[in-house]
Amino acid sequence: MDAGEGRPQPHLAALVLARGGSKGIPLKNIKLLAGVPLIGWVLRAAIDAGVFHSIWVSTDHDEIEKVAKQFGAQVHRRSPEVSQDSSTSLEAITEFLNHHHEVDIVGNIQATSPCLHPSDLIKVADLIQKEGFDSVFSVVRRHQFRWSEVKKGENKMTEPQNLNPAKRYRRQDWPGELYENGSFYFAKRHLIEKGYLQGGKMAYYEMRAEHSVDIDIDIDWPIAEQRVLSFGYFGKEPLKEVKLLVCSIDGCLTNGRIYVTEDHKEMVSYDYRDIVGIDLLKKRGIQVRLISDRDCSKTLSAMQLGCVAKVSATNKLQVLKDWQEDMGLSWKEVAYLGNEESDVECLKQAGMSAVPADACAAAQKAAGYICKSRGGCGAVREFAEHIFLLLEKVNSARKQLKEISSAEKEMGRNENSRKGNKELMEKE
Ligand SMILES: CC(=O)N[C@H]1[C@H]([C@H](O)[C@H](O)CO)O[C@](OP(=O)(O)OC[C@H]2O[C@@H](n3ccc(N)nc3=O)[C@H](O)[C@@H]2O)(C(=O)O)C[C@@H]1O
Repeated sequence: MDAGEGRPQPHLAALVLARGGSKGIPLKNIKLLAGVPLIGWVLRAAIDAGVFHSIWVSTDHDEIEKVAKQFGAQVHRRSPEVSQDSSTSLEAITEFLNHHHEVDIVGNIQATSPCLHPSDLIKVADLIQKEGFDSVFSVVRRHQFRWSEVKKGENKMTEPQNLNPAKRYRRQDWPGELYENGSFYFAKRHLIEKGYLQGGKMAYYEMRAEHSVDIDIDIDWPIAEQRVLSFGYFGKEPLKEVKLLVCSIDGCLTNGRIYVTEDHKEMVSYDYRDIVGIDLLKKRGIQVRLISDRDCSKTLSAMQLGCVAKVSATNKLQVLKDWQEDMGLSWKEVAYLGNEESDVECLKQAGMSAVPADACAAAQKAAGYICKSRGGCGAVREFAEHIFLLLEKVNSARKQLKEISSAEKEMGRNENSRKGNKELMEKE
């Protein structure tokens, strides 16, 4: 990137701190929030903002490293000294800067605020790169009355801090106050090296209240989940509505093991949770079809799943294409769960795709979502839940669009009636 007149722009790096240890929720930084690992929400926003020269996750944990890379981030393996419960963000950021001399500005984005949008980051990058601020951090407006604390045994009375009890403001008569909300802290290298994240020529960036979510304690988690479903950033891809899920049998619905009896009969095992998942999908109007490159028709009929199935499929992609065309679906409406090399093309083609945790590497690379569950151990159920979350998002986005367009219509009406009144007044 160029700052004009041939000057290279200072290197702006996004840095998400994600240690493995956590006081409350175990491995919180990659725990699935509405089907997406926590760090995934902010990494997606950072990548799509398109303003960073590099995007990093600083971690001390292998699993977090894996997830960070899946989301397209680079990984800084940090030392144990800055990974303790007592380590501050500033210590971890300073260590990162000591290893990355090319970086001039760090945008520390906290994964604990998952409702961040690329548009916020674009505006902050402008403040720091074009308007010359040394540090910018996020705040949110709150309308909260504060009272002084009285410690046990103190012979004092509580005092109002930001209100007059004789004349209490109504929300609409009071602009409220700005609170640091912990979503991000951008700062130039020279400040950080002096031991500050906030200082020099400082600015705050006010976030919309609905985007301001802070997962601090365990009970914040379900609230944050609801919030991202309604207001989170779901990526550049348009939202999809799934109508068909195709699931590979061996290794997805089963764990891939086949037991053979002396009289040449086959036995496989499956998890009842997956059957519940299939039923739930059907109840929501999503067809479930099964596919296998092996002839497992006898086993399938014994399982009595009531799903259309294609066995001995030598070309799975062709079968998928035939089903998609027969049902008159677009690719966006097709979801695919597979685990093997033979599933890779289907995973790439389907609008939504997933693999069980123990799928082969090529399938993992091709899939959009990697289940925590293994094949035959709840992966179908987990993918079903993931699809339901997405459908909720589609519905809530539709609702938001409806609300926006009716608000716009209303504004248009008011504008027209104002114009009408003006014309009338001018005529009079
Ligand atoms: C920049 C900064 O000072 N951040 C601190 C924030 C900030 O003050 C609040 O969010 C403001 O509302 O508070 C803390 O916030 P918390 O502990 O939740 O950390 C926020 C995110 O950063 C990761 N982190 C933090 C410190 C560190 N050395 N390594 C890390 O990987 C966490 O895993 C988590 O994803 C706090 O509550 O103690 C500790 C954080 O260090």
